[in-house]
Amino acid sequence: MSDATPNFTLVTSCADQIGLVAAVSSFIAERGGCLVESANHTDVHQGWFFMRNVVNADAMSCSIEAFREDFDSLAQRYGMQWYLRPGGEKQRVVIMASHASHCLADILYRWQADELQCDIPCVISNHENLRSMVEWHGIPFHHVPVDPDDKPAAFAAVEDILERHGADCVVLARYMQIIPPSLCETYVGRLINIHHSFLPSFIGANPYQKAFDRGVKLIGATCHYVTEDLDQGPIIEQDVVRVTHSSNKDELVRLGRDVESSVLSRGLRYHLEDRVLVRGNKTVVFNA
Ligand SMILES: Nc1nc2c(c(=O)[nH]1)N[C@@H](CN(C=O)c1ccc(C(=O)N[C@@H](CCC(=O)O)C(=O)O)cc1)CN2
Repeated sequence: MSDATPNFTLVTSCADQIGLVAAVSSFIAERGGCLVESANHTDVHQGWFFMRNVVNADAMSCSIEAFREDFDSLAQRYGMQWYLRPGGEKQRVVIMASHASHCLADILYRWQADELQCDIPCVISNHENLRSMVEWHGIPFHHVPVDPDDKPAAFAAVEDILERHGADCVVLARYMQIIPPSLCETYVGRLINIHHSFLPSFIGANPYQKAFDRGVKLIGATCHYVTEDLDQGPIIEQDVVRVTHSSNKDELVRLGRDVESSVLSRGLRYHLEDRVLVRGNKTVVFNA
């Protein structure tokens, strides 16, 4: 392997059984791979095993292609679901937003600072107000208005843009439209939303009004994969911030912006770094 070969990530999961860690780690060692990161978890209730390895391939005796081919045999022997992501491979992330700018701005800032290792081929919005911020970053901006009386037309246009830009992942950065089932299906496990509440509290629209009316002492945000069932998808990341009786609804909205932005950007980074493994409606997140 060439010295410049960046690390690769190997993610595996399967029904739990004795010897899985030994089997995967010795497979890597026998080919000269060096474990840079290694994490595993067994969900004893579901009897399911999860493992994530970051491997330095500099001293490997075989090519990545040969490694893949051989690992597939091992994976079949253990009934493993797996994928290998070569280092330096940047996912193409399309961001969708509506009127609010804070989550989009935070992602663009962290992307420009190389904190988010991805390409952003374009941004899609159903409003025009974010165009200048997006184009200042040198990113194409697509305005796709949503006519309440003809939503299928809007989402057909969205689907076409996503396809033409080869989107690997789609992020809803406070995109305030319900995504149709077909799009949820096409991008299952790679369509990420930030919901502005600490789910499962206050699902749906206007969570801050609901929180204010309830008199909560904490508000929060939840980054989750999008499914057809509104705000019910597997949770990737969450956080909260304290509020008091003196905070009116607008104060909750203001306090919420920072936690929404940080939770979405952290959740996206975990996804891009292949730290999130999904099983049913739950996730295992091997944090940095
Ligand atoms: N299929 C899914 N779509 C979306 C999800 C999801 O989990 N599954 N998450 C939302 C989340 N969301 C805010 O976080 C949200 C919830 C409800 C609505 C909504 O009722 N929108 C109206 C239109 C409102 C408007 O025009 O301003 C609607 O779509 O009829 C929006 C966002 C994002 N989508």
